[in-house]
Amino acid sequence: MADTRVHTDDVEINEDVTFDTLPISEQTLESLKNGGFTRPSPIQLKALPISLVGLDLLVQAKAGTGKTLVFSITAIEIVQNSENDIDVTTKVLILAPTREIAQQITYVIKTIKQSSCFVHTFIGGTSIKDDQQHLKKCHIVVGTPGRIEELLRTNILLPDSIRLLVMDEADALLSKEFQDQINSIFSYMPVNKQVLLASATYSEYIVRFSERYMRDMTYVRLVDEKCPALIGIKQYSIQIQKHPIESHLFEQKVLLILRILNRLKFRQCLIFSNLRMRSAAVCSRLKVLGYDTTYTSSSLPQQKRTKVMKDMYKHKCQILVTTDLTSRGIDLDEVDFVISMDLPPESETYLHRIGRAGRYGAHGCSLTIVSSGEEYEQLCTIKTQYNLDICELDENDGLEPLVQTLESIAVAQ
Ligand SMILES: Nc1ncnc2c1ncn2[C@@H]1O[C@H](COP(=O)(O)OP(=O)(O)OP(=O)(O)O)[C@@H](O)[C@H]1O
Repeated sequence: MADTRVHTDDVEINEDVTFDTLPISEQTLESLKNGGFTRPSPIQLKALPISLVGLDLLVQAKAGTGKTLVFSITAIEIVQNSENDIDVTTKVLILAPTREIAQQITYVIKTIKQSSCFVHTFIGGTSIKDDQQHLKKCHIVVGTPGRIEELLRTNILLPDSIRLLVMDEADALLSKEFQDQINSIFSYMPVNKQVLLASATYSEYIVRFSERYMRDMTYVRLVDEKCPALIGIKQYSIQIQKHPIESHLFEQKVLLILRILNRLKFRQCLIFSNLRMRSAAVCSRLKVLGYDTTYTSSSLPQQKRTKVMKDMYKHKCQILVTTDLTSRGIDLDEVDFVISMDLPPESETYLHRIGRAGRYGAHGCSLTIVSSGEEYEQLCTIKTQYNLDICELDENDGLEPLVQTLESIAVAQ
């Protein structure tokens, strides 16, 4: 279906090119067209000619600008070019830091793959026996580090035929949290393989560190130092009075959110909190007041996590209260408002959080609620670090700009 929405310059290209001008097979071009993809985004135009010839690549571009298609098209083309193989063996391994992102990548690949190409998600909280069955016929394996490492260690996933290893949200996968699992996974990989890293953010340390894993890495980094946040997102913050009792401060933030939601019109909204208990509590409060709200976190059973995301993708639910589990990678095209109830522990997560609104160059709005003192200063540091334009609002009588921004977004879409 053709996308008639207006997109910002973050995803517009000046060149008069379509995917046809790239070295992509006829079948994949047809599938892209059927999926509504005709013109490549800037990162796709720059990265695909390099990834499709098999070079190791580090891809960096703002959130929601189409990095997933870069490695998905590359993966499908690799499978396509080896179609003469009699056995269906795994050709591509794609790693993601969360189960939700892994499931989403599989969904994207399914929308543009041929029927002869097999892809499946391998994540914790699901049956290993089922994995064993799926791996008998799976060209593209998408999974989270824990489960993939286990499948390699137990010889259920055979790595010898893997030709491409993708790390989506690579800076998260290369962080300390996953280091042991990633090192182990690399130790199983064949020497001759292509490696592709994708993320909106990389610290210079991670870039240097990643060179360990790659041969003569090529960099495609579309980063605008002057404006690393999406052009289409209008950012706001509200400072409230600090209070020595944490629960009191939390209650003040909740009351403010209730007041704000009552005044605003939005299509879908994500509310982030660093703590699961707080996300769950906010969800309950909103539900009681009649808001169409759901909640997810890594402590929920997998089936429930999958259902929550499905409800959001299908627009069955308007508000998702969540932790940073969904601050990266998640592509909910109706989200036009993101609220942060606190600042994330890592400053780059701020960019990922606000990037959930305004997918593929759409317009959106973010609001960060901070307490005076340390938390406010932390926001100032992030603002300076990324050269961000965050407009400060007064909690009592300053909500009008926020109301107007969301109204103008609704009119424009
Ligand atoms: N060439 C294109 N034409 C139209 N829409 C596109 C194109 N490429 C990607 N999209 C759409 O843009 C949205 C965002 O894409 P994607 O999730 O790949 O972004 P990303 O760069 O990986 O974001 P993040 O950094 O948040 O993970 C998706 O809904 C996708 O369908």
